[in-house]
Amino acid sequence: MIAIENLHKSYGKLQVLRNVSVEFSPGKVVSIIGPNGAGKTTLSKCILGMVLPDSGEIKIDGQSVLGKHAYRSQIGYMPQIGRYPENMKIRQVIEMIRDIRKDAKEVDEELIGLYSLKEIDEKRMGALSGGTKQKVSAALAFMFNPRILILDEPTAGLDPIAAEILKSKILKEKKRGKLILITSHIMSEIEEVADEVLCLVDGSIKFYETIPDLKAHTQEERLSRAVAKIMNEGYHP
Ligand SMILES: Nc1ncnc2c1ncn2[C@@H]1O[C@H](COP(=O)(O)OP(=O)(O)OP(=O)(O)O)[C@@H](O)[C@H]1O
Repeated sequence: MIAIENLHKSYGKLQVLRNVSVEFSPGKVVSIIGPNGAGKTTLSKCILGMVLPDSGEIKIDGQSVLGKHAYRSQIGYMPQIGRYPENMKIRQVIEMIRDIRKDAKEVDEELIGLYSLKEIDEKRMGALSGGTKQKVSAALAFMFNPRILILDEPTAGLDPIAAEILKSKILKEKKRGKLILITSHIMSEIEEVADEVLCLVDGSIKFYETIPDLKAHTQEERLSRAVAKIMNEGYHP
């Protein structure tokens, strides 16, 4: 579904992505992990067209997406920190996005309901807690039934119940054949929702494996220990 070939990106002298090549298939949850600054968000933003790579190729269903825009309607994005006009009410933000996406055949309001956002939709975005803002971001990401979801540390800041709701939604959409890419540092959570783990270190792929394979190769039962073993011992699966 997504094929990334020999992707390079630098910010000035800082090389952030080094020759990244990877393919993602539909119906999978892929967790992108790696130390702070490893290039996870940059890779996500390249797929989204928010960052232009210096060289390499990104294809969706065999078609290059570099420099194009229309493909973006197939991707739902939940940023690490959602930035919204402070004075807009929740209701107005949702209406605005619906208006932009008038073409969408299906509108999925499940998260709006589960997060009770209608009940507070007269509140201004600037007055919301960080977690409530995250709920709005999550609801918007899933709203137009996108084939691909890119979620950047989606549960950071959500309370445990809200996080469970989001995890269930991720698994439900996966079953419907969506490809879901999640950046996260929380290994227990990755273990709950992800099928595969892509690990970036210094902008290069350290490994890309299914969770059962990672555990088998490292002979560890817990993902956190398996990942720690690979990182600490320079082990190459
Ligand atoms: N617009 C930018 N201009 C300059 N440097 C940038 C820019 N965006 C990111 N960087 C740098 O690129 C590197 C990779 O950043 P990125 O946000 O992709 O990392 P990450 O793996 O998502 O990190 P984290 O786990 O902290 O979210 C970092 O050193 C960061 O400071």
